[in-house]
Amino acid sequence: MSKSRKCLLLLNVGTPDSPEKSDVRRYLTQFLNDKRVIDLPWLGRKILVNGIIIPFRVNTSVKIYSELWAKHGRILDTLTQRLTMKLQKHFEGDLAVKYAMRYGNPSMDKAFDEIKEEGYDELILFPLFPQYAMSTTQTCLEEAHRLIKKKGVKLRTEIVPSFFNDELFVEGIAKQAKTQFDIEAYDHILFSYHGLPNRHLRKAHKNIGYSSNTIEGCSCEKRLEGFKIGCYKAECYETSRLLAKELNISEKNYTVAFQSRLSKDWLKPFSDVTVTELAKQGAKKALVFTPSFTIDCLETLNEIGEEYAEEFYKAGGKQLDLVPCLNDSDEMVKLADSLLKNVVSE
Ligand SMILES: C=CC1=C(C)c2cc3[nH]c(cc4nc(cc5[nH]c(cc1n2)c(C)c5CCC(=O)O)C(CCC(=O)O)=C4C)c(C)c3C=C
Ligand SMILES: [Fe+2]
Ligand SMILES: [Fe+2]
Repeated sequence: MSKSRKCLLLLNVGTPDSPEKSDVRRYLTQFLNDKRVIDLPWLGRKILVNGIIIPFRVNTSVKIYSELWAKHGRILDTLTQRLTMKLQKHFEGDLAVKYAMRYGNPSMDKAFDEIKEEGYDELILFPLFPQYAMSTTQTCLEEAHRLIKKKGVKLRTEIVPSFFNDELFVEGIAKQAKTQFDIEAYDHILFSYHGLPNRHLRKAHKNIGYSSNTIEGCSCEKRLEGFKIGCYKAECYETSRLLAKELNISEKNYTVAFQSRLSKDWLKPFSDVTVTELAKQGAKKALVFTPSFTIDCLETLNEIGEEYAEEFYKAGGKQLDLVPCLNDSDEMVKLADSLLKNVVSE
């Protein structure tokens, strides 16, 4: 019997084609009109996104993307592509490896045209998000299934699940930090995760069947007993606990916080407020991990590495360092290899 032909498709959020206003506007329009990101009824979403958020947001986004481009170029795409090439080499002869972005280019639409044309028997979808969220993992998978149906692609699909508590994920980040930084030399460690609207958390709680669908008074940051996969907040705190254990960081020496908020009603504590408070409390050297991203991007390099570092210095801090994401490291390849072994048929 001939060997089945397999394709691994890495999925990431995406980034604009350039920092030009028209490209940033097109990217934001696709991103924020996604019902899994701004989860309002159709008309409300159109009015809020296209009439309010984008006109108010676009100039800020152009400014921050221009700063990012000047230093790092189209980094999210470059690094996701490098990881793809490295995985292609690693899996040579067993799998074809591709990547696509949920918003912008290279598009998922084009990737599925290629997948159909090349005629695989099996497709492994790998959303590059350690913790599960409706606005990342879910929307990528739903879009993949929509395109499979729309284009009439005939193959078996497998999904690489979230890996927030995977040993190799935790070890990989820890190694990344230990080889570049002397962890003990820092006054405080911050685990900064991309934020989410509180509304998304309430929805997640309802979907996974928690008795309360509110987040007020919920204890997801402590929840382990009866823990059910699917609450982003609980998964972020669990990643942090595992990292702290792996790196021997005591509870009083680290903080979990959430960045990139678009409104006040997002997950707290906010990372920018936290770095300012840490400096005011006397921390001079802070080390920041960004474990909700596998690939460095605007949100890590610019938002933390530049903006929040500035806030930290203004409040009296002296040094803020950022641990790189796994990106195309050997640790990321090891993690992908192990995650795939659990889902791919022989
Ligand atoms: C863990 C990963 C991410 C979650 C969860 C997430 C949720 C989320 N994001 C927005 C709004 C924006 N995100 C933007 C960029 C962006 N976000 C992530 C990851 C997560 N987002 C990535 C990897 C990137 C790309 C960065 C790049 O280098 O291009 C942006 C655009 C940038 C900006 O203008 O700030 C927006 C807007 C919402 C509303 C949301 C959950 C509802
Ligand atoms: Fe985002
Ligand atoms: Fe929760």
